[in-house]
Amino acid sequence: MASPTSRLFTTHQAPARALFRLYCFLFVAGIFSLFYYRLTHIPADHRLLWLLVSLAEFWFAVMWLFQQSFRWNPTYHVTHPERLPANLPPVDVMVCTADPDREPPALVANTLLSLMAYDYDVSKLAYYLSDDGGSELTFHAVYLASIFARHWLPFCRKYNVEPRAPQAFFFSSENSVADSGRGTFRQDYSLVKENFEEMQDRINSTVETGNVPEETRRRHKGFNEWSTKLSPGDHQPLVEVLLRGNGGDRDAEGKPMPTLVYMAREKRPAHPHNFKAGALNALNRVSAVMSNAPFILNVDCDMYSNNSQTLHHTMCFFLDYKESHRIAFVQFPQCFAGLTPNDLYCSSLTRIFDIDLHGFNSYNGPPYCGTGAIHRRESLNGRKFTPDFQPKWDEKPVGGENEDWSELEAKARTVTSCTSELGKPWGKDMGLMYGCPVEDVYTGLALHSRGWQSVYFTPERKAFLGLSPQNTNDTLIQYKRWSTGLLQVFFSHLCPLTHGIGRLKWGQIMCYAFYTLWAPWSLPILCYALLPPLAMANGISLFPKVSDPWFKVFAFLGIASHAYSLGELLWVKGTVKMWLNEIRVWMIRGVSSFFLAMVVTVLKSLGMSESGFEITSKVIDEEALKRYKQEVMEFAVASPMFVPPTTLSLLNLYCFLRSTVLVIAKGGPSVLDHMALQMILSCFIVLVSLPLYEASFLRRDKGRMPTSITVYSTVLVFALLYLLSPFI
Ligand SMILES: O=c1ccn([C@@H]2O[C@H](COP(=O)(O)OP(=O)(O)O[C@H]3O[C@H](CO)[C@@H](O)[C@H](O)[C@H]3O)[C@@H](O)[C@H]2O)c(=O)[nH]1
Ligand SMILES: [Mn+2]
Repeated sequence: MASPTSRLFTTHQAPARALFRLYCFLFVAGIFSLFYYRLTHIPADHRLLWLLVSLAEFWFAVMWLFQQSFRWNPTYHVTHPERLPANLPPVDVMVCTADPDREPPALVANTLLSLMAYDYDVSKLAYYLSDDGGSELTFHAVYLASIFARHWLPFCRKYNVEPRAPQAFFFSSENSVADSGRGTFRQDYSLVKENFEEMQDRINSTVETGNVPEETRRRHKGFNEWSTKLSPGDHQPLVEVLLRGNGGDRDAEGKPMPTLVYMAREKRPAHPHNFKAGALNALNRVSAVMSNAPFILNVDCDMYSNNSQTLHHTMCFFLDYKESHRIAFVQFPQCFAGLTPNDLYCSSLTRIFDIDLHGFNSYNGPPYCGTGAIHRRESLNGRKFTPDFQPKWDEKPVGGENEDWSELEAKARTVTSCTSELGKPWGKDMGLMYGCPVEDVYTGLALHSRGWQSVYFTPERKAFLGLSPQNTNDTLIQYKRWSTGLLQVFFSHLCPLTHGIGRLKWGQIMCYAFYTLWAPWSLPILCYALLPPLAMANGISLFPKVSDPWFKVFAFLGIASHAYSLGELLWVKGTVKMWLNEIRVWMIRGVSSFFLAMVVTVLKSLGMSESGFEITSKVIDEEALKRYKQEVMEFAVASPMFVPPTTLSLLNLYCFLRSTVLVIAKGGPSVLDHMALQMILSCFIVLVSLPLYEASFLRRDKGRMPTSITVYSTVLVFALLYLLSPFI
């Protein structure tokens, strides 16, 4: 450990906090004025409308309050890796994949290779891949990666290249390499690139034909497991060592390789497999048999390592003499490659990773985000934090040439069988938590509740780069999974607002509450997008007149909150267009994904629905990719989730135009005076929804809104107007 005088990391706070607190104070005054107005101006009729709109406003106010806990005291860390001792602890690296169709085997191989090339003592590293697809195609890709790694690892070491994901490296550095001509580098470069392309071709052609060439099958006994076809949901446990660490296998330069193990845990239809959490817990046990490192890095198969120093940065937290013993995990941000400049689907998660998590960082640390996190094995496996905890680990490296690897494989197989968890606390008090499609946040919350802290760290060179959904349907499905899961966390025994009290810090409780309550936003958003235009169409005013002094309160709150969120986004290098995209996507998600999450949660509580884990597709066809690059929204499939946003955008358009015509026809300053806020609100929704109208009526490409959705939505608009109006 480092000498007790030098800190391995330092912490600092964001500037200009006083200014922010002044803004907060003004805004709170605005909120109180608004409710004072609502309570003192209860109308004689249309009281239900008044109540619903007031309740929506109440929700916005409470959520605004929770949200300020992120902004109160953003905290950043700086690491000092140059102060690290020479002898660093072992790390087990876990990657999971689940479906060779949605997660191409070449992608999995690329991710593994990027991680295997960490600039870290290889004898301390072991790699474990979980394949929930139980696919020979994936095994084949990993096998080929293990062979290519013999060239790739020495190449990375010798020339200290970045990034170490071969696909990204050869793709991005092509030109600069061509004219940077150190003799041996150019030679080695072309050789390794050739090897890489050959590997890539072999993986892809095997995926196309669906058959691994007989000649390759003979080279590794592991292929025998697929001598009869395996069904992804019903097969024996598979554990195959592909590279033996500690000198068992050597690279092209004769240096030892890290351990590499392929695992597909046993699956039987009668046994719930608990999706990704189950996979990671199985890897946890396999790695305990094989290498048992004290730290566990887990990465999704679609996130490659972009920074070979990540583990060094991590160890600055885990080896710091003062704070390390409190830390259960270090979370790196999820960053994404290939996004468009204005982030069409708001999938960069900028607000979460550039703003919110720094806010979390000041109260015991960020939630666990599922990928790019390094856990302490002890805390993950159920140990509660006590202030006298002293981290210790033995330095027994895995295997080597003399180890009986087949015995290790056999032992590992027994801990990946369906019955291996029976009677044990896996998924409850041990490992990742079960029963929730956001196993990550749930597990992080459990760790925080057990007294542990976490750390959020953003190195200058991004640690990981992943793939994010590139069409509307995928992003809505992803948010449906997230918001359903988060709401489940809220209603679980770990609910931040009840169980959290006394266990978590107040700021942390508010941050967790804000996140876990995504789904219920759907109701106030629906209220605000539906009732004001409907009321307007019936000549009912829901807000103060322009000439009324109370108008200013609403105007202030509306403008200030939006201006603040715009300023915040620009501060983290966003753009105005990105902000508009964010608002649009937020509204669309609000009335589709979040709304569906509410429905699913109710059905689930009635025992009528089970929540699964719909895997996000990592493949995109060329035409769709072209549209994505031009920032044209992709709809294409007739998903029922498109109906509510389309309906609401059309309804607001209709009501806005109708009122505009009225104002002009009746020359009506009085209509305008009465309806101004409702007209502004609808106008805002219309402006934000322009791409929806375009997709429904103007575009002719394949990504346009399917006609059936446009028809349903239009019918629904009229149904709402004529059926609901009498009740208003
Ligand atoms: O039964 C399953 C389902 C999924 N996965 C893996 O889980 C990972 C994440 O799945 P993905 O479809 O890419 O979901 P995302 O929405 O991109 O994942 C985000 O959200 C998840 C929680 O919903 C977190 O677990 C992830 O880390 C986080 O990146 C992938 O590597 C999958 O292979 C499994 O191993 N087994
Ligand atoms: Mn993913």
